[in-house]
Amino acid sequence: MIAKALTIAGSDSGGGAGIQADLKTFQERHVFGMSAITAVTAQNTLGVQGVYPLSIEGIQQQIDSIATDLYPDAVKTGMLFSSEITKAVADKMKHYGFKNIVVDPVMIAKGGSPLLQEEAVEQVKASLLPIASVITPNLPEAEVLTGMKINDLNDRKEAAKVLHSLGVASVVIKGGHGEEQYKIVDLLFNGRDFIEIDHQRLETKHTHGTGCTFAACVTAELAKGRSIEKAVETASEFVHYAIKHTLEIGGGHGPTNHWAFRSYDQKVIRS
Ligand SMILES: Nc1ncnc2c1ncn2[C@@H]1O[C@H](COP(=O)(O)OP(=O)(O)O)[C@@H](O)[C@H]1O
Ligand SMILES: Cc1ncc(COP(=O)(O)O)c(N)n1
Repeated sequence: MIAKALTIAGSDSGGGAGIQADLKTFQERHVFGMSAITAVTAQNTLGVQGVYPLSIEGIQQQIDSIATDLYPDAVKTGMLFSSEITKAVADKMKHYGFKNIVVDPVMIAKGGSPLLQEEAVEQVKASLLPIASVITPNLPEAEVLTGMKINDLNDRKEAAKVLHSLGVASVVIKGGHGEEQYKIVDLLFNGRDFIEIDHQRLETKHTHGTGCTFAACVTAELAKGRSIEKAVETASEFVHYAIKHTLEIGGGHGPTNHWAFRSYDQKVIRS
């Protein structure tokens, strides 16, 4: 059985984030990847030079085309840009009964450009979280979604519980933006237990697309039937190696290396 994953997200012309990062990650995890593009961004490692949202009809039609022929085993949402797009995507996912929905609540690109209009945040909470299997906010995104200030691990646990109360089955609070000097903690709350996944903090600015890659790997693992715990553990490892073996391209925040996990004969999860 070929596992199939769908990403509903923005296009990053620079290839490091968005549907480009997602499709590369799906492929690396032996999952057939498909994409419904929500917006086109003119973007590179220096920042976002332009954002061009697609029409609602165009987004809906892409999802129709996929759902009626290549029904996905898991779906990831990334950049959704506006409240209208968020609502249209959520309605289509409900209509088709998509399962294993991973919501990466993309708000701001690494260079600081907004990828989600402020008034869309409430729409994400109202229409996406109740149908999501997992949400994967970074620390700033978790603060915006919960209205909390997150300073320490206890705050992260509280924020995870608040997000869970909004209807999402599992919550991953990613730790890249944390203050810890030497390690990074990705925190998973599965509705019952907290699982902390620690990694060494790597000294690098080349972290463009890390969040997209993380959520895409979770999506690919869920598409193959892995548990949420196993999927998050694999994703955390996958991104760690993708950053560790950086490609050193571009003049700004460089992209991650999506083939690192496969190429460096990892001692960890391999399938
Ligand atoms: N400097 C770093 N060293 C090691 N891992 C990192 C680093 N920055 C981010 N990560 C990892 O990349 C993933 C994305 O984390 P984060 O940066 O918090 O999200 P986002 O990319 O959405 O802002 C997480 O698994 C996190 O542990
Ligand atoms: C089209 C698109 N989607 C998402 C991101 C977030 O990227 P990052 O993972 O670096 O925050 C991006 N920069 N561009």
